Amino acid sequence: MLRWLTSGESHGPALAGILEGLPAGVEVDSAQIRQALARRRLGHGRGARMNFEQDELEVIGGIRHGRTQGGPIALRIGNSEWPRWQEVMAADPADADGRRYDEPGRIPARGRAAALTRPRPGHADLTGMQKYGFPDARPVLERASARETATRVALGEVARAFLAQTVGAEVLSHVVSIGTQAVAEGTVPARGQRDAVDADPVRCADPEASARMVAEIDTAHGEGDTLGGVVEVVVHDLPPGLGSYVHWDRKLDARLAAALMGIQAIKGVEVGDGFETARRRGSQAHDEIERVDGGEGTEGFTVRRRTDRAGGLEGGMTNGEVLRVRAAMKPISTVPRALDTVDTASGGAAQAIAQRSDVCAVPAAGVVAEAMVALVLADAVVEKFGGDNVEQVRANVRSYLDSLEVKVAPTP
Ligand SMILES: Cc1cc2nc3c(=O)[nH]c(=O)nc-3n(C[C@H](O)[C@H](O)[C@H](O)COP(=O)(O)O)c2cc1C
Ligand SMILES: C=C(O[C@@H]1CC(C(=O)O)=C[C@@H](OP(=O)(O)O)[C@H]1O)C(=O)O
Repeated sequence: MLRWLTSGESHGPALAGILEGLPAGVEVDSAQIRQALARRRLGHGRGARMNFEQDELEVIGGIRHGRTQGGPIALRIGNSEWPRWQEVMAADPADADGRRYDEPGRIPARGRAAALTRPRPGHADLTGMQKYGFPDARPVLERASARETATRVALGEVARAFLAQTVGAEVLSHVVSIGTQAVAEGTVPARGQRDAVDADPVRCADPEASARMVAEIDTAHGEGDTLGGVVEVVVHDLPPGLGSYVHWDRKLDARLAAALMGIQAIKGVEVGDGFETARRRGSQAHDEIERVDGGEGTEGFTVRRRTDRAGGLEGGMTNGEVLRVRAAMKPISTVPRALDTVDTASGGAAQAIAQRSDVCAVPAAGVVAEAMVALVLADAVVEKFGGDNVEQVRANVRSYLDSLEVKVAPTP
């Protein structure tokens, strides 16, 4: 079983992540993980913080000379802005002179150390304050913040390397819609198109739609507003049979949905054609199966599905087709044209906190979604094929695929 955990606050000294359960011998190094972290900063519409802050990656366990060792992998992602935040986010109660940070007169009325008492509708602020009994939204937003997703992307990069080196799968993502603008129906990037998608300003595979998305972001920005959208994760070359149809909690579609819903601001998940399929008749909804090897008889033959409406998942298992899962992101809740709220300190009507924010983080959410999908798929590969090193996993994958009487050729 693969387990992973993240720790750290948005403006703390660093984020930390641990990934446990991967076999030894996965080739991955810091440069590759740094590149993954840089991809998460991509996208027209992100806020100022993406420009001045650096992700300072340090691998502190589990990888030696560019290969995983079988033990837990531990990463630290230092926050280059820490010197400006160390008073506000200090772990210890007092400074070097023994003065307490919360002593009367020390908490300023303004600035970054001031108590945040104007909770943002749509963010975790108000309910987090109620739940933990905080008089200040600071500790809530520090941990609810999507800054934490940097750790997921770093851990997800190790999972991606494992998938590539064992089953040969490639995980990529693209933006399907931002606000009211969407790609042409049927847009699905082919294997090898990840860099081309990343080169687009909104990580969109349809250049014409991309231009409309950029324009919509600029308009929303000019009007002090924010936008959401939909991303799709596409995985090429997965073997059939990952996941399970026998237990609800081992179904791969359920695990992918939970992982995607666990990303900040994701409010809907769709598998394959999902909601569109619900509007179709059965005769138009499923992926018909045909034999492709031209032979006859029952001895070892190959089939394929004529379409991939199911997004590569049937019965909670991969079916050997291209896997497609979508995630819908709500608009950013720190709306510059601030929303109405109540000041929890005074009880009076107020405008919600709105100092700075992303206008649209949908392209970045796609990179985070890739990481979550990679982690879930790596877990499913470990579960099905076992093995303590990459060579053993590969041998198990080969022997399973060789044993299949009916082989699957992916949809062309
Ligand atoms: C990549 C990414 C960047 C985000 N940037 C912001 C932001 O700048 N401002 C903001 O208010 N919310 C941002 N969010 C969303 C909030 O973190 C999220 O809405 C909040 O934690 C409440 O959780 P919920 O939306 O899942 O209910 C971002 C989310 C992601 C995935
Ligand atoms: C820092 C990141 O994203 C942050 C996620 C976020 C939120 O509320 O989720 C709010 C913003 O932070 P701040 O309020 O400090 O400007 C984003 O910049 C990051 O993705 O690395």
